[in-house]
Amino acid sequence: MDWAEKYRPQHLSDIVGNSSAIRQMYEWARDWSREKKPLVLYGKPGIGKTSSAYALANDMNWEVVELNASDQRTKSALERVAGSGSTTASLSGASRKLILLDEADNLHGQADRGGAKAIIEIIAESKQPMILIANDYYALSKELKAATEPVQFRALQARSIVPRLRHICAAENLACDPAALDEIANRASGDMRAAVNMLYAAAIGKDSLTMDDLQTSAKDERSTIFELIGEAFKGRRDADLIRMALEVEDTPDTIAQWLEGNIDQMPDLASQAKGYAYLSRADEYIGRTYRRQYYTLWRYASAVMLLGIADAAGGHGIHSRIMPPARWQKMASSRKQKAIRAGLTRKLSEMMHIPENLLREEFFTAISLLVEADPAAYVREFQLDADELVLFVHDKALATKVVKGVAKEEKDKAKKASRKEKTLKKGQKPRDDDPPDEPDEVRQDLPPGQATLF
Ligand SMILES: Nc1ncnc2c1ncn2[C@@H]1O[C@H](COP(=O)(O)OP(=O)(O)OP(=O)(O)O)[C@@H](O)[C@H]1O
Repeated sequence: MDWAEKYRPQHLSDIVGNSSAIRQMYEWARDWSREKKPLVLYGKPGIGKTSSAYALANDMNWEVVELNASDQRTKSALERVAGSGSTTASLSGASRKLILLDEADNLHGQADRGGAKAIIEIIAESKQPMILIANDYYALSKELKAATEPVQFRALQARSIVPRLRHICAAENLACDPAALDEIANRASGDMRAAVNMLYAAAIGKDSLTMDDLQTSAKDERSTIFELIGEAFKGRRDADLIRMALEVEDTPDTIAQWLEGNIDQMPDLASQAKGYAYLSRADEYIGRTYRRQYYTLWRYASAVMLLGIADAAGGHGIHSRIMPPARWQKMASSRKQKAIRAGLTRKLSEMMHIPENLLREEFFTAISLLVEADPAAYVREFQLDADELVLFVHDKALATKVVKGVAKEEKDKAKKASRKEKTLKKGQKPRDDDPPDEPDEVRQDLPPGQATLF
């Protein structure tokens, strides 16, 4: 186990710094009732937000259910946990469940329809205490901010970091030069996880740590992802690659995406195929890490992908610019697409009383054909906006035109109706150019959506 994990604080009293945030969390938990708003712990990475939430739960004898806010599956999991009001002791003896929602700043406002909204709804209904975690408080939606109580975590002072490093050195029977610990604490820029990782990288396999040990890793201290990718393709020494992987701020799944994004720089197809094989093996470890929540496997993933790519590239290196993964740009738009599709399926399912799965699997193509044949009618019928209509007609310009046309039509209709009403009030006869009322297009005895479809 790496030291950042091994020395994760177990109790609130073990957390270094941020004493007012810790007090605020403790008082919130002590007095918790359903009226209390969930907390949002925010601040830069590696300063103890997640650890504090776990330590609080441990001190309160609460069970923790950790979910990722940006994960599509979170909503149903949340509904299950948050909706359960049981306060009796569970099998583990815990009295409550603390719902921990990581990456709360990773919901993309309007684009992530459903996501943020669903979470706010669940917050309002939750029968269990909730803590949200975010790096960037300002990225939270207005509604989410209003529904929660902020707790700011600040970067740690170097002088608070040193005693923790000293504690780890003692626990590991490592003789540490105080100057080396000061140096690590200063370089960490307030990030305790970075400090512990640096100590680990510099001290592993040794029984003492001096400034000289730091010097060797000083040049590469906090290597960037660019250096790591470049060095892997150049075939740098295994131990150096592993150390650099620990130093970069990116997790192995991100490193894998960077490696994949540059694999076409390899000299021939055979080496590329070899590279992909290693990446795919590493991906299995990454999958298992998340499924089992067993982060030690991350290290296997890093080793397999980096040493594997170094082997496959045969020291060839990268001779043009190191590119960020192309899929990142694609993902931003596909995430929006997914959210729109999910929202639309939900809406149609409610309107037509057809379960979402069945609608998606059996009816979507048929509905698409009907919508394509008469988009305006279905814009009215299903109240589609342009983003939703694109999913059926696959033509953005056409979708915008149709939706605008329908909106204009409805506006004109409303204007005429109000003109007619005014005229009638004044006791005049309606003007000849006012058309008679149109019959309703949808049969009233059927729910909306079913009238024209079935
Ligand atoms: N304030 C702290 N006191 C003691 N150890 C800490 C503290 N902050 C971080 N650590 C160490 O760093 C590791 C990571 O901390 P943690 O996961 O709590 O950070 P975080 O603020 O939640 O970061 P992220 O935003 O990346 O999730 C911990 O396991 C622990 O070893």
